[in-house]
Amino acid sequence: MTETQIHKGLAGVTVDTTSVSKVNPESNSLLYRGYPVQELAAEVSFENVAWLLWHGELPTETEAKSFRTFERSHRALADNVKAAIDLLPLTCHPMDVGRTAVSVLGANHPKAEDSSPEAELEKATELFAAFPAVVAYDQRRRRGLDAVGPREDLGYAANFLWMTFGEEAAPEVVDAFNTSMILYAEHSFNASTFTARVITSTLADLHSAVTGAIGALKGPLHGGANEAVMHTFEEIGIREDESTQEAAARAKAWMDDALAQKKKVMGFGHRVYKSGDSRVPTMKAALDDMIKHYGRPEILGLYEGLETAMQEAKGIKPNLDYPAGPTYHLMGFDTEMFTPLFIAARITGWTAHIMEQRASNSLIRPLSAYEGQDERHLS
Ligand SMILES: CC(=O)SCCNC(=O)CCNC(=O)[C@H](O)C(C)(C)COP(=O)(O)OP(=O)(O)OC[C@H]1O[C@@H](n2cnc3c(N)ncnc32)[C@H](O)[C@@H]1OP(=O)(O)O
Ligand SMILES: O=C([O-])CC(=O)C(=O)O
Repeated sequence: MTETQIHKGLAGVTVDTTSVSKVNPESNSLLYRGYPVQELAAEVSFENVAWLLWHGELPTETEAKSFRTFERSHRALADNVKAAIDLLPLTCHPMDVGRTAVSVLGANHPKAEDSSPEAELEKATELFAAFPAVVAYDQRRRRGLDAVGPREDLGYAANFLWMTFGEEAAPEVVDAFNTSMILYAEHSFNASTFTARVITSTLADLHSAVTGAIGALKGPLHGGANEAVMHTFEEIGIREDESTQEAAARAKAWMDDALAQKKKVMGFGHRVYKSGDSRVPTMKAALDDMIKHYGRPEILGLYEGLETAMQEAKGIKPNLDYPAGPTYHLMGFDTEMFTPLFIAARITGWTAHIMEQRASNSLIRPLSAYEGQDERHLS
């Protein structure tokens, strides 16, 4: 009898083709529909990257204009979504709020069960447009603040920050936020996208697939790592009066101790990239801009202290969640809101994959090797 080969965690297994993005650990590059993500982050709005992921090409000027109008007119939250959020306790995690809100948006949608390419695109675009208001509404209710409505004169990133904080963000902050959204948008068959594809493969609807993907993203081995990074910074202690060097020394000592205790430190390591995450340099540059903008050199110290100690001890590099966490902290988001920000970005990649899966579907149903009790009988 030949022995069944087990692929624990599906590590190294290629399960299907995709045209959405290419993650290349050898060249440390990430392409969205062929374009290097760094180029997109430097030159393109997140709205146009969303279009690119769905359509395969960047929009023409006419397409971008009508897409902009559509997106801006679909930003407001439906009353029953607000009511559903209000029913949730403030003690629940904001990811639970995001997951519930997407479920209600699905229940609301007149084309929920229509899986034609046109209906899928319409639902994806509307979800993309409405989700920032979910995050902003939840962030404000947790601070006891009234909701702030969307503004049609602002782009996606500027409006997101406006609805959350109730004031116009500085252009540098809008740029850093736009960059983070683009870098978070898509990453081939990661755990949450694969979850979305598994759900789609049963011919379930788009909102069910996104709801399931949110569940997969919540865990600290995946999207939940961005908030876990901040919890590490908080555990070490953020001291605003400290120099970069002082903070780095304390962070290094913390990391040495954590690794001596064989702890896993979130924000480091990656299943696919083994010599560094392609997105980190771009996100780190955005973090540096925010450190300068807000005048917070101690954050750089904590960042570099942990990174250096991990590199020296284990040679493990940071992933995207590592610079993204402190960037969102500096912008003013509560730590628990970081992973919902990841949802807002990844809705684009998830829905592109849902459409791709649907267009060339095969039920995803792997095999398992049984190792339980031999056959036995009740009498
Ligand atoms: C946007 C994203 O989702 S990026 C990923 C975000 N997730 C995190 O940051 C969580 C922390 N990182 C990890 O848990 C892992 O690196 C993963 C889950 C991302 C990838 O894991 P895998 O490819 O399965 O590698 P695995 O977890 O087996 O690690 C291999 C070795 O490196 C070590 N290692 C990997 N990551 C870390 C880490 N963050 N801290 C300490 N050690 C680590 C493991 O302990 C293991 O060591 P061993 O061989 O001595 O047992
Ligand atoms: O690709 C992965 O496994 C995780 C990741 O970086 C992402 O989803 O952005």
